[in-house]
Amino acid sequence: MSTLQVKVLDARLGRDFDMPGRATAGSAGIDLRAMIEQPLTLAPGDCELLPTGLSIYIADPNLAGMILPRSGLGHKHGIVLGNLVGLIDSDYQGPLMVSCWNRGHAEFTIDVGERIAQFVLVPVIAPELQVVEEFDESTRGVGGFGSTGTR
Ligand SMILES: O=c1ccn([C@H]2C[C@H](O)[C@@H](COP(=O)(O)OP(=O)(O)OP(=O)(O)O)O2)c(=O)[nH]1
Ligand SMILES: [Mg+2]
Repeated sequence: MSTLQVKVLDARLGRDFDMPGRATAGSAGIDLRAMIEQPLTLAPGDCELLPTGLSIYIADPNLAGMILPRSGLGHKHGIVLGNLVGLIDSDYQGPLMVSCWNRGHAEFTIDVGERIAQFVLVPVIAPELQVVEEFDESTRGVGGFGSTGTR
């Protein structure tokens, strides 16, 4: 079992709301809570940076955190991330924030302590960049953006 250092910045976590955790033993993500002072209504297009009530410190440069939307909020209510995906650096020690964006067509109210996004820890490889004149030939070459067709 790996561990992740966290600082609790909001006393309501663990007292009024469960600490962020996985909804089931097999859940990949740790659900992050909106530790706002009062319910927040996001009109279509609104985007607000919300505190999770935690600071984390991954420390290991071979790991990074990712903040991802919850599928129910994203698909049913249009509540996704203003930065689409949050990437948490291993050396970051500040408050863990969630950029909450209403991409939908109806307003949505986020309750205090609501689970608004999810966090996963992932391995990263941070390579040194090696400048070359030419690449070895590959099948794809410079093809992209639909170069392989649609069917
Ligand atoms: O959804 C997010 C995304 C980022 N962060 C924090 C942790 C991350 O390590 C730091 C920097 O994120 P990023 O590198 O994406 O932002 P930047 O615009 O490149 O800022 P910086 O110049 O500080 O790297 O901001 C969050 O709390 N939530
Ligand atoms: Mg950055």
